Amino acid sequence: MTTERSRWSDLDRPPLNARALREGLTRPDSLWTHLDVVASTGSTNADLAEAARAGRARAGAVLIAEEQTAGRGRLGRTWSAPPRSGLFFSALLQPEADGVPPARLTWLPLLAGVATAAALSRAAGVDTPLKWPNDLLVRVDGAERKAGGILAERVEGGSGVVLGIGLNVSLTEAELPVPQAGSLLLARAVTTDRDPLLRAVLRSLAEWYTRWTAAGGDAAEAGLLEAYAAGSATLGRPVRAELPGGGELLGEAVAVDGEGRLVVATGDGRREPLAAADIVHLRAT
Ligand SMILES: O=C(O)CCCC[C@@H]1SC[C@@H]2NC(=O)N[C@@H]21
Repeated sequence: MTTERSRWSDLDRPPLNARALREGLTRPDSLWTHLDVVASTGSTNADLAEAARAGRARAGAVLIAEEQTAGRGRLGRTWSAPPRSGLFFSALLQPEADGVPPARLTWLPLLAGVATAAALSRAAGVDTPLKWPNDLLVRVDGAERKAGGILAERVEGGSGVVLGIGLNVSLTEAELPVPQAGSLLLARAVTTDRDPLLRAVLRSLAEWYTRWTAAGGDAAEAGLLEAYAAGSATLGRPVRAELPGGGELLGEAVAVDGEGRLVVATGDGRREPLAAADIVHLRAT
């Protein structure tokens, strides 16, 4: 009998080159201070948060896994993908220590989306429109599918934020966790070589993070608001939001505010800001 795992292993994907990544990315003047690649773990977000709490990781640490067995997604969901088929990593950041007020921290996952999309456009030649708040989409045969997700979690005890990014790189149609998922391969990326892709994403993330913190977390001043709007798959579209207390809201997504909330204009003239806990579905235009 062919198990899922043996079917996955048959693809024989190459490992990341941890040494070259470390040499290329971690320098004294770089945001990234430390980089580790592990073969397999439960969740890089969980591991890095634990290391931060225990004082074993400091700001700028990056943890990458070739495989996650208990990858975490937003709203208690899971993130799963075959070993070496994508980029699964977490970075420890301290935006508050870097001058960002707590109310603006909600921009961090949006920033990660903008940075990742810019890197993928350059390095993979693929457009990844951003579905608010944390999804990177790709177009496969004209349909929008999720190829990436972002999960920012505060570390208990004030040791910062763990920013986790999961990106489906070389998954084939048969390997997708759900039919609505996609991958860079399926979106006809010019490369699925994960080393240059990871380098590009981490460099772009460092650039955007530095710009944002230098502006005190002001997304408009950092140019982030404009970049987000330009890359958004949500703004200007009809949406249906599932509200945390039950019920739903129908309207058009018209803006993202200074706290990273999606502003929805309803048919009766209200403008409702939605927090990241609300689930938003894009509706057909
Ligand atoms: O789409 C989502 O809901 C967010 C998915 C985030 C997945 C990444 S993979 C690396 C990091 N470690 C985790 O356990 N989750 C994030």
